[in-house]
Amino acid sequence: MSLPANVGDAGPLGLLGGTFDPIHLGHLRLAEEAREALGLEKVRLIPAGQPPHRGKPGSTAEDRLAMARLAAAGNPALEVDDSEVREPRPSYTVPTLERLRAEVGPQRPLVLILGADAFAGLPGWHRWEALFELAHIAVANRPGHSPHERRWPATLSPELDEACRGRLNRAPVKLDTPAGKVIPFDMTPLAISASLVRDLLHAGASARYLLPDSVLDYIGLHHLYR
Ligand SMILES: Nc1ncnc2c1ncn2[C@@H]1O[C@H](COP(=O)(O)OP(=O)(O)OP(=O)(O)O)[C@@H](O)[C@H]1O
Ligand SMILES: O=C(O)c1ccc[n+]([C@@H]2O[C@H](COP(=O)([O-])O)[C@@H](O)[C@H]2O)c1
Repeated sequence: MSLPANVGDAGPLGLLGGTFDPIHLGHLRLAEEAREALGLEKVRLIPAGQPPHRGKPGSTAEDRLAMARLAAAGNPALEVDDSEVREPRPSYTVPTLERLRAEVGPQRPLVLILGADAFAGLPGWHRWEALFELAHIAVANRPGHSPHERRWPATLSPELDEACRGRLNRAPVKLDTPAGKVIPFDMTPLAISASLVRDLLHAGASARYLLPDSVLDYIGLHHLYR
């Protein structure tokens, strides 16, 4: 009996978008712990070409993509998607998810992975309510923004609270539908941010052990964040 070509790749696919300016161990643990907590087949890192809700990043999209590739190297569970970097327009997530949904078909579960800070900002995103139709949304705690610290979901804005109604499922959860659940999960709290890394480098201080050595070497070689 022959199997469909994509049978080995039909498990839930995690999607982690970010400015990744630069990618750091908070991002990589977020991907790894989401993969374990939700039983994801793979996690796709999607560097934003033109992040919509912030100023111009400190490094180019090509450098941020190259650093994401270095960070993912050697981990077969991680993929890097360059589609947002190649598009000459703001990197809105809904069109990216629409393209991915067309790529993987209507059945494969897609899981958008967000830190609690990004999740809280969802109502400001372009066509944000469509996100819930296109993917599940997994939300990790983040120091300073933790759902638990803030008694989440009690403190969500009314519109986000309304959008989450009937969708909340605590991990572990069976992803038996392609989209639609909101899944808070616990990750090792890591108070690492790209701003912290940039600030340290700008000040001439060490950022070692906050990001992969390969990424730090790339930063040094290309004189980034001076
Ligand atoms: N330490 C962390 N713990 C949990 N989630 C994180 C962590 N760092 C980043 N994330 C999440 O990763 C995604 C991409 O984040 P982003 O690339 O903006 O990094 P950042 O560290 O928040 O950057 P910056 O400091 O420049 O704002 C977001 O969903 C964010 O919430
Ligand atoms: O779609 C939007 O309107 C939107 C608004 C803000 C952020 N995003 C996406 O959210 C991810 C994290 O963004 P940021 O700015 O926190 O790095 C990244 O993939 C962005 O493209 C998306």
